[in-house]
Amino acid sequence: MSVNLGMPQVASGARGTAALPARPLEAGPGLIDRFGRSATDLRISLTDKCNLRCTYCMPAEGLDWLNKEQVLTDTEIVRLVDIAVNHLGVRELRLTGGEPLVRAGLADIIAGVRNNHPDLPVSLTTNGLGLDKKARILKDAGLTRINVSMDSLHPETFAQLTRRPFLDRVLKGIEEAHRMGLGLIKINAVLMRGINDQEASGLLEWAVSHGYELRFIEQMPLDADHGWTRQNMISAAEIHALLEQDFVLTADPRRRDGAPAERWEVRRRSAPGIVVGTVGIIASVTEPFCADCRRTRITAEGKVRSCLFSHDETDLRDLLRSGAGDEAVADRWREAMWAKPRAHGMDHTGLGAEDFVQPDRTMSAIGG
Ligand SMILES: Nc1nc2c(ncn2[C@@H]2O[C@H](COP(=O)(O)OP(=O)(O)OP(=O)(O)O)[C@@H](O)[C@H]2O)c(=O)[nH]1
Ligand SMILES: C[S@@+](CC[C@H](N)C(=O)[O-])C[C@H]1O[C@@H](n2cnc3c(N)ncnc32)[C@H](O)[C@@H]1O
Ligand code: SF4
Ligand code: SF4
Repeated sequence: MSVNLGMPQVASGARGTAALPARPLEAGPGLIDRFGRSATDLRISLTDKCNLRCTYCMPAEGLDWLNKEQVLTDTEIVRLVDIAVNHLGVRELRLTGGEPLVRAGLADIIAGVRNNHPDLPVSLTTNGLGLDKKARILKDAGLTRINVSMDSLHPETFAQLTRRPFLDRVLKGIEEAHRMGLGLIKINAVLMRGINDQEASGLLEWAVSHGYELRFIEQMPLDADHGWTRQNMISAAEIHALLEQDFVLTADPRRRDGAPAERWEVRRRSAPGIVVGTVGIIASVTEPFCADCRRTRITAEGKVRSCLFSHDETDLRDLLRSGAGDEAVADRWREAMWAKPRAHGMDHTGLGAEDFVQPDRTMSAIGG
């Protein structure tokens, strides 16, 4: 591409989108932004509702849920995926939330997408509640793989973190998804100081012995209670040190390809000759990966968010409902992504920097 998609020649405030130049035609049909990144990975939130109340994500009392009319219908979601794949170069779909398993039409959405796009990787990020009953139907509908969030193997700690006593149900869900062959199952865990940080090794031992890929996530400032501090967050370096007590980690030679997780091969200290699995560390705070970001997000009510930390959103739902054609919807989506901030919703990285402003929405309402 000949257009200069390097630094924008405009004043750019801390939020990074002031006085944007128009998107040049030479940018082509894809979801290109001002910094030359191309979003090929679509994440759609199916609902803002959830049956857990993880302390780093939701307030104890829940949120003011969207009403049914505000949320995209199954048909609208399937159409948006079509537009993304056919017009905008999207190559992967992630369904998330809130908790996507609470959406009644989940299997129909997956089947609708699969019918139109037989080869599109379609994955789900879920808390696993109810997965024991739904794994088969989701697999049959065409789901490719699944990530399950689970921060502790101790029932009391799990209940403290999620404010619900449902660990056994989550474990059942993971087992069933595994039995159904829902791809390589990845387990997401956020470590919280003084709560589950001493479980790092135990979680990894459990994951490698079951054949799951565990990823530790640095906590980000996206909680409803605004309780995040940089000092209190467990960093990737700390996670490494905790794991190195029992395991030897060596860099995974596979290409990262824009993935948030940096992967490591795992060997037990007691048998250092044998690779027993892989662990990922998602260091959004201390080792940001924004320069290679390939994501575009749609919220449950149909707004494009170009960055997890964006302060601007672009509505597609009303355009869809006004009878607009696919190309008009695609055009609005392209414009929204052209304005994508460089990093962390700003013109520089820095979760916890003085000029960082936490988005109004929580992680659950954005679609994590
Ligand atoms: N900074 C940042 N973090 C993200 C973004 N997307 C996801 N994350 C973090 O990465 C975690 C894991 O996301 P998942 O939905 O499990 O999937 P993934 O790691 O992106 O993708 P796969 O490895 O392909 O399954 C989330 O819980 C977030 O904490 C993003 O766009 N920006
Ligand atoms: C918002 S949830 C939505 C999907 C599903 N409910 C789940 O928990 O997997 C997606 C992911 O975001 C992560 N998450 C939520 N709040 C976070 C935060 N403040 N920092 C880092 N990750 C967070 C969760 O651990 C989960 O893996
Ligand atoms: S992280 Fe997922 S499961 Fe936990 S409260 Fe947020 S949306 Fe619900
Ligand atoms: S913070 Fe924004 S730019 Fe950085 S990786 Fe996440 S979505 Fe992409």
